[in-house]
Amino acid sequence: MSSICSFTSSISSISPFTSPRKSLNYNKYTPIIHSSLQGTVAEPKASSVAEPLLLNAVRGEDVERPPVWLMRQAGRYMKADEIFIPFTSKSYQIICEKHPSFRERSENVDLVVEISLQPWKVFRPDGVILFSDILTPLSGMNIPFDIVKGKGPVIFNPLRTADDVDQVREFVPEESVPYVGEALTILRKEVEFCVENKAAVLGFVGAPFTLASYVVEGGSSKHFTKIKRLAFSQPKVLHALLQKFATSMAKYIQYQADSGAQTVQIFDSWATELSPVDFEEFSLPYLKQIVDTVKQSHPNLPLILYASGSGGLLERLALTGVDVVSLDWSVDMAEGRKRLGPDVAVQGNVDPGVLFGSKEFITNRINDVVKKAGKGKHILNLGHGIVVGTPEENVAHFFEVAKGIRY
Ligand SMILES: Cc1c2[nH]c(c1CCC(=O)O)Cc1[nH]c(c(CCC(=O)O)c1C)Cc1[nH]c(c(CCC(=O)O)c1C)Cc1[nH]c(c(C)c1CCC(=O)O)C2
Repeated sequence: MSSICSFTSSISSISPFTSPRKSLNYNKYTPIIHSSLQGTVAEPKASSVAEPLLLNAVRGEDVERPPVWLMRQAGRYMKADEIFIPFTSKSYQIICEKHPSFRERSENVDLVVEISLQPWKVFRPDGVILFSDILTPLSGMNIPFDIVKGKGPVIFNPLRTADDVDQVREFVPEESVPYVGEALTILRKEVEFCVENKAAVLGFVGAPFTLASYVVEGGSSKHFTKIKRLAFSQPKVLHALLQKFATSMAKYIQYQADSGAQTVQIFDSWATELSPVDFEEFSLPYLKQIVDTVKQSHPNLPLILYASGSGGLLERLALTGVDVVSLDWSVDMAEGRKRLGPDVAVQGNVDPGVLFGSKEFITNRINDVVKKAGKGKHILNLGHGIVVGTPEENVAHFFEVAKGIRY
């Protein structure tokens, strides 16, 4: 029988998300491995920990199958994980009832750890992504915001002028979001000591243009007219804002890596709203700057880049110097792979809508994408976030098929 690792945080007092704790004593935190044969066993030595499959795959090492995780795997679609593993944590929906504010759920160490681990406990993906949001750094940069249920991100005072941009502070992660570092440290210990599943801990940040789109538009947008007005009439003002985000996000990636993240994904979800020529001016240089800065301090940290609808920009995404490009489903995997070249690893590409199909259809699409991606340098994933309402049993099927693949 296999062993099950379970989260056993020794942090008992939950502080309100508005008053971040200064520091926690991680020596008190002990990951415990439960074995159905032997009961609770001692913590293994860190030196016995092998590299996670996901990192080996990205580095082009010989792997037996592609690693698998899902974009936005934490939260949203999970209703009753008790169905799959009766003794794990409370379901996400129950946590939401008790803590209805997204900011509270995502700025409290215990809740972040609990929610991040939920899908891992149920499906055992090869990656555990931090439960957080790309907008989480904003309040630390003097940009007040909230995430409103049913509406999404809301920026209280959208930035439109040079004076507004002047008020933006550069981000100091250890001061503004200590809960992110603490949660990553705990997640890393939790998954690292689980001998049966060497999952990688994934951190993430928003890319400068995508963050700027929220703070200029005031929230989500359909046509991106406000940021385009700024870009095309006062480019200097937008460049000043993008530069602040670039410096801040480079620091944030370094902080996440130092706290325990083994790979960091950069989300430039809305960069593809820009035409290629404008992408080259308002997104690419800042992405490149982030990658260059992080590669100097953390040369072995794999960086993943995602942009929605990126079919027309693939070659330009590779110019950023990231290790992995995450594809949406606007491009065929075989063509995407060819266009990116052999040095870049690929991720994603499966339409999240496939998970609404029959089990046979899901299996076929997994096999198709794995075949087209070829052996190695491939992370099996969706082309965007898993959609609310996705049948959980189909998610289970996706993981089951994925983990049964052998090259
Ligand atoms: C709804 C929303 C939020 N934040 C945001 C939105 C989208 C609004 C829009 O379309 O303009 C902004 C956002 N947040 C994230 C992205 C990049 C990925 C993407 O394109 O979706 C973007 C564009 C990463 C994320 N945002 C979140 C994660 C969690 C980690 C994971 O992937 O499991 C990530 C990577 C978590 C999040 N973030 C938010 C909620 C309600 C949740 C919880 C569960 C969920 O609905 O996904 C608020």
